Amino acid sequence: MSDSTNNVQLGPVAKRLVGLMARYRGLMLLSIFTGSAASVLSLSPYLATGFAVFALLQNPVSWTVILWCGLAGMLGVAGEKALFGFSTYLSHKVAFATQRDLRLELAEKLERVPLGFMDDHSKGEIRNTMVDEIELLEDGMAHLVPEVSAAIIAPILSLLLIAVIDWRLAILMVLPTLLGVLIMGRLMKNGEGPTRDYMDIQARMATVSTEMADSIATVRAFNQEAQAMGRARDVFAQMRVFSGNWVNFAVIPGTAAQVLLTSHLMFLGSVGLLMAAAGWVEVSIYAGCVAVAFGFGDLFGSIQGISHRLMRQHELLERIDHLRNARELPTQSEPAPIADASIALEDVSFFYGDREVLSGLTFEVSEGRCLALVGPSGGGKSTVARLIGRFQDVAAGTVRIGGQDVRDVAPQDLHRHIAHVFQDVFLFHGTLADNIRLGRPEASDADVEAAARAARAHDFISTLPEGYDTMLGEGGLGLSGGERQRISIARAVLKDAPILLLDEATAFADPENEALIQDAIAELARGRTVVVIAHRLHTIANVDEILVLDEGRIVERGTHADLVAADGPFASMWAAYEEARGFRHNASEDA
Ligand SMILES: Nc1ncnc2c1ncn2[C@@H]1O[C@H](COP(=O)(O)OP(=O)(O)OP(=O)(O)O)[C@@H](O)[C@H]1O
Repeated sequence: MSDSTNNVQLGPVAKRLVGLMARYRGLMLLSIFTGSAASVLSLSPYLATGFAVFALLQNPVSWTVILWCGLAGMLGVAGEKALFGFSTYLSHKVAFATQRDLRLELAEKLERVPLGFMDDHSKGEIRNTMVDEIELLEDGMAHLVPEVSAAIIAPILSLLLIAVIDWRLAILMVLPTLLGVLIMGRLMKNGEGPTRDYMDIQARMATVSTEMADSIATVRAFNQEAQAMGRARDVFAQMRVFSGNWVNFAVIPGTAAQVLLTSHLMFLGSVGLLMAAAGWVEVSIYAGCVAVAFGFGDLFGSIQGISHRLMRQHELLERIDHLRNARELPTQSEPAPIADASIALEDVSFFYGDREVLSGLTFEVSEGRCLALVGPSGGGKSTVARLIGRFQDVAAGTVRIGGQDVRDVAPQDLHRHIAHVFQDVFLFHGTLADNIRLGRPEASDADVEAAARAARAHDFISTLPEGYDTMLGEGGLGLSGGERQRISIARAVLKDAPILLLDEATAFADPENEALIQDAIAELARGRTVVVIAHRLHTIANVDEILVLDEGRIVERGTHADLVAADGPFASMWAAYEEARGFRHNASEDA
């Protein structure tokens, strides 16, 4: 176990677990109550035996009392099992409800963190937290309450009972446990040095072994086998000496402590018997107490088990908290309304880590106008789109939508105003209709079909045997790149937002698909404010303005005709693009 886990304060971990379940306080209290009652009842066979033995040793023997003791013992066991089962049932209910709450909370959290958070954390990591780690939390939440009650209440109660009957017998009973704890405590206190030595020697053994394996050819070539073996022999010998000392230092006392911790009858049985023989304690009292002492069980073992559980829970909670406490994009308590569909960036800068990827960017797109962003790969085009949609916040400057700083607008309002058509189209597991409905969840079937028609997707959907009911995503049907793009356009059509952010696909679809996609986009863009990240320069011949971005700065701006005439960076891009297009065209004709 790591040092950090050794230093874990278990009290706060238990408190955190209980805190997570606080919403279900009523059920939890009932679970604690029934768990504790079960623990008390678990003593009933020992108590019943104790009383029965006591009664047996009286003169005259009361068989009625003995019969009642038997019956009480049996009923007690049955009651204990039933109550323990009920307590576990309740604690599981609480645990499952808390798991659902946590998963929902994390899902909502993911909607509020900046996209940069997703860049820094793998999807696997987030999946692990939301699925596996929250699942494992059940062990702590569902088992902690019943098991802590069972582990602690019964032993303490049996000790108290014996102490009330005869305190000397109680001391005899706990003496081995106290000695065991003392030895364990000393072992743990003095064990730090030897544990460090053990790790050192292990590390040296690993180094020597790896070196031997890696350098075998060199060692042989230089006839150095004897020297290499000498080093290995030394460190293996150190390990042997250490292990011998370790047996004396830790294994023998550790075993003794383990034996003592489970031997609460050791002194009570032997010394107690001598006391009874000497007449210092009544035989019937002694016999009754021995029977009750069985209820003490393995208190220390149970506490150790619970500690291990809590340590594991601590690690899980740390990872879950990392996601729960992730920084969110700040929002205003009184958000401002968005007045129109204009976009404006004023002196905007943005960094990924220490690297400035946008620097002093200023431009405006009035309502209903279309702006194209072009430029070399890595120039910052996608980052601009991310900032407009407030997937990230600017480092300096302002992004305005409808005249309002996006940081002052309610996130839902912002999302309502903007539709995205990304290159990477995510299809989730569900029907094709549901996938389109992502644009407007309440849309009717007729609306979905109309959107698919506008996105030029209806025809290919109609050829599928199950049409709009075809299952997509994991385990379902996969779609081609062009078809995915059209689903994404259909989502945007359905959303009917006044602003459209469009990241044109870099991969060339086949000519037929490309023509369909262009038609669909042209129809979608009509009447909206559009920012398009363009890779195919012929598609932006008619936009209102083109910005050429290079290394996060605007290096040129103007209409297509202006820029071609200016003979600057865009004109060079255009010439190269035309040449590549001509080449592709010829190649497809030759084929
Ligand atoms: N999540 C990220 N973490 C760190 N750096 C990033 C991240 N995303 C992008 N970058 C860097 O920021 C710069 C701008 O990237 P951006 O994706 O905005 O450029 P782009 O012009 O859209 O490129 P492309 O045309 O290739 O998509 C690039 O240098 C890129 O490597």
